Amino acid sequence: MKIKNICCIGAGYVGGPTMAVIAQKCPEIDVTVVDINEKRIAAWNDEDVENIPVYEPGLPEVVKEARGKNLFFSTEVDAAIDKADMIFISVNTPTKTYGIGKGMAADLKWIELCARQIARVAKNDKIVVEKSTLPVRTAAALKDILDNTGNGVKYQILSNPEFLAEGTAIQDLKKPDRVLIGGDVETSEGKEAMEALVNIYASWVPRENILTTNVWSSELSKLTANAFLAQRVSSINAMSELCEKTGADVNEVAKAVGMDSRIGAKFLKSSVGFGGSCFQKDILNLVYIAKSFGLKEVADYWEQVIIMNDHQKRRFAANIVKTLYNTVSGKKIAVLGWAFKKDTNDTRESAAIYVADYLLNEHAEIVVYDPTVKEEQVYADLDYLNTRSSEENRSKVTVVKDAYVACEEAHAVAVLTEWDEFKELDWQTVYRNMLKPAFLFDGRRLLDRKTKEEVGFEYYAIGN
Ligand SMILES: NC(=O)c1ccc[n+]([C@@H]2O[C@H](COP(=O)([O-])OP(=O)(O)OC[C@H]3O[C@@H](n4cnc5c(N)ncnc54)[C@H](O)[C@@H]3O)[C@@H](O)[C@H]2O)c1
Ligand SMILES: O=c1ccn([C@@H]2O[C@H](COP(=O)(O)OP(=O)(O)O[C@H]3O[C@H](CO)[C@@H](O)[C@H](O)[C@H]3O)[C@@H](O)[C@H]2O)c(=O)[nH]1
Repeated sequence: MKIKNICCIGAGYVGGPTMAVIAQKCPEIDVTVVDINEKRIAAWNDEDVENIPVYEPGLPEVVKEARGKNLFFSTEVDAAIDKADMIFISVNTPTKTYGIGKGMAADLKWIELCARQIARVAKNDKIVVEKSTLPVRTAAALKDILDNTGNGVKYQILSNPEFLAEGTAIQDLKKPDRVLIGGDVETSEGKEAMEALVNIYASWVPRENILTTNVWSSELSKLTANAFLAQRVSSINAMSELCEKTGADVNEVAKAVGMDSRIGAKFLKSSVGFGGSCFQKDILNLVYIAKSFGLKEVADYWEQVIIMNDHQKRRFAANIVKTLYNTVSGKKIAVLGWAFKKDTNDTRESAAIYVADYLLNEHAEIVVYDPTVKEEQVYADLDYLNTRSSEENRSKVTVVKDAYVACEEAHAVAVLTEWDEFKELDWQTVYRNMLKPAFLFDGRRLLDRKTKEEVGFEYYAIGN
């Protein structure tokens, strides 16, 4: 089966970059990315590719090459579904904020809406691909909706979880460690659908890196991969606290441990805590699934990864208060970095939000600088926590466009995102313009202790 038309529902951090790369690598396929968010679609269609809504190195170039040729962004969801042979569902699956499973389970409202819309619109057979991260066995629910509310149309459901990391999405998509495709391995129609998707990726990914499994293994592998990755960060962060008490240095420990080829060097960078839209949400979902099967020990085991991460964010903030003579009330704290990691404008679950919130509870005044995050996003993130009124957040937090301005007259600077440009700052100038003693808290182990102390800073770093 040769796929000619692809539709992707959801033009977010996954749908946009993923489809842009498929369109670039498969010029014979028309790819239409649709979304109900008109503003987002307008931004994807902005004449100036630098204004697309997702900040991701290398993405503007890919969009520029394919957009208008075989890559289209549109709000006309029905039309795109109707035309497509293959439909990717790439909508958000956040943690539920209400009802059963509140604060743990994935909210599948948007997934179900997509399924019902496909069922309503489709007139010919479709392959439906789960691109969103979903609880294991969601494909069964999708199939149920599609088969029972449709009009005789036959559907094949595939699971094709996405493993890209933000900030390196284009590189990850162009050279993935593996592509995972789960499908109905028992039937010839199922195998044919899987082969159709394998063929798309095979345009640029070596066949041996394309893995096919049954649907449930594929769905569960995505949650497992994120749980393992996040667990490594929480493991090294747990050690960072012990390092601070014992005189060991967490960077040295990570290096020594990571050189064991059985352990490996990646994902052992101690930090103020992991953020991002995926790790916490997916682990909570895993914990919820385990609990729903009565697997208490399994649930408790994974929940500890989140408990450790929350502790890391809190203890970083608490250390700022303690070091500043047990009060930050009325003191100006400069926050350098708001994104959850460098090279993205995504702030979802960023550690910076929680550190700032903690300091605001202690009546600090916060000045934020981040090279890609917009002022309104900073306020939206703080408002979302509902800790205080929106007016209060606006009166206590200032967002500026220059790191030096952020640090002027500050009692302390906290580096919360590992943006390269923070390494290059003229720290002497920063120091000169701060109140003394000038405190510098490095939540990313980005800076060099020796040179910062020579400048005059009181320097505190995670795990050292
Ligand atoms: N962000 C990542 O790095 C990443 C990586 C791998 C997997 N994932 C998973 O991919 C999924 C999408 O994540 P994201 O970060 O792209 O989310 P996102 O919030 O950036 O984008 C989702 C988009 O879907 C749209 N949408 C929701 N319901 C819709 C509907 N019924 N019709 C049309 N559009 C609709 C929203 O308007 C939004 O623009 C999630 O399940 C996530 O867990 C994310
Ligand atoms: O050694 C490390 C590595 C990461 N982090 C932090 O962990 C968070 C997540 O980072 P990363 O995994 O690089 O970015 P994400 O975009 O969240 O990507 C993760 O989540 C995606 C969504 O599911 C998956 O597709 C990716 O494979 C998975 O890496 C960030 O706050 C990082 O700063 C650390 O603190 N130390």
